[in-house]
Amino acid sequence: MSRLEVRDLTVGYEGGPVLHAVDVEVPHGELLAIVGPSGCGKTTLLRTIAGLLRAQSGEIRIGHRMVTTHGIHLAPEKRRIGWVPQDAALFPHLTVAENVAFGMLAGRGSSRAARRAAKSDEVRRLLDLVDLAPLAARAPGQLSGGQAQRVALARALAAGPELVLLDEPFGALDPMLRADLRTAVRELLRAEGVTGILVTHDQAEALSVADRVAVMRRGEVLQLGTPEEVYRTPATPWVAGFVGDAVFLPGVLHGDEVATSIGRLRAVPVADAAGLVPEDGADATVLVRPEELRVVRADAASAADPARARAADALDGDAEGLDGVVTDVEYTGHDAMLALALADGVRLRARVTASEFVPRGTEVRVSVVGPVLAYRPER
Ligand SMILES: Nc1ncnc2c1ncn2[C@@H]1O[C@H](COP(=O)(O)OP(=O)(O)OP(=O)(O)O)[C@@H](O)[C@H]1O
Repeated sequence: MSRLEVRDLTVGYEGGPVLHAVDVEVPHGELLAIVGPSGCGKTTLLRTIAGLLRAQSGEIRIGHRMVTTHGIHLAPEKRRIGWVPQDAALFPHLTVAENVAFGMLAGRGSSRAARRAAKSDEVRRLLDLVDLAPLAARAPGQLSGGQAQRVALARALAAGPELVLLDEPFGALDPMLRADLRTAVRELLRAEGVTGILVTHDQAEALSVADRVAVMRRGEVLQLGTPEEVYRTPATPWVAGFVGDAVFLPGVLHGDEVATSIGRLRAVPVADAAGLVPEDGADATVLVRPEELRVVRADAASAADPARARAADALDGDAEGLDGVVTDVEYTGHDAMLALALADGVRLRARVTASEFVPRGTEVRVSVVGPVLAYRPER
């Protein structure tokens, strides 16, 4: 079993600590995506797990082996870790098959040994796995970016690692290729039963490909959860805004409701991990995702029997809403993002499906569907 456990890890450079008491756990066979703004410490964490950097304190355990702890620092080549860098970093003087074979030799490699091992069944199996068997004899310089990344992945898997670390492996690829390759990576790691960590700048990619997502900021992990958890119940408003489109409305909490300019909304408590549970009667920051806003034409809203509309609202728990106007439309085919200016001056964005589409300039009524998360405002 190749579970990864990082406990209380503090790492720094000469300028001071960069990671502060980081805890991360990745169960066997899962893929964890790490996201966070530039400079938050993602690569530092990856390099420390790989043994390329020494920790100041804390522990790293891979499977049953403690690889980093007080007084112990297992060398990188003994950690059974595969590394896929952003730029593939293939050996230019070796063929595709020889590059994969080099990975299989795990630190005991030479070009001659790689040339011999390139003919092995295992190399052929790995090339089949990444769909590159026909290109086995090519030089790295004759590959596309996506093909080179596939070779790098096969090379990383070749030594039978317990853990594969992927540092922005799709960064240089165009969006279509990115989507294909990340699906391939996900399937390959699953097929091989290898645990993985993927650093990415693309939040949507992290949510779509990973089993769990760790959101980092300034050397700390603010939240680690399933994609659904970090998207639907973000630990802080900052996490909410980082992992997806978010609208924040000021409000005041009254029991299980929060009063906002859009009406009284049903509030669900946030997890207390970040200490941001709002107090009753106090100011709150309300998170609304663009797809949780309902936008109907003002004429359609007023044409409906007001009493019936109120009864329906009471039934499904929606707020009464606020008038506004559509100031802009970003049409994406399957849905559209509407920029809205509300009567009270608040500006927000709502995602609507094709059937709810309304053009720019339309007067609308905007309400919130379902309950919302309310946070104590961050200072
Ligand atoms: N070799 C180094 N010496 C000193 N400081 C460093 C070194 N490498 C990184 N840092 C600093 O450590 C912090 C974290 O860097 P790191 O590369 O881990 O961030 P990151 O989240 O991977 O960033 P990016 O998304 O831009 O790649 C940054 O402030 C960076 O300037």
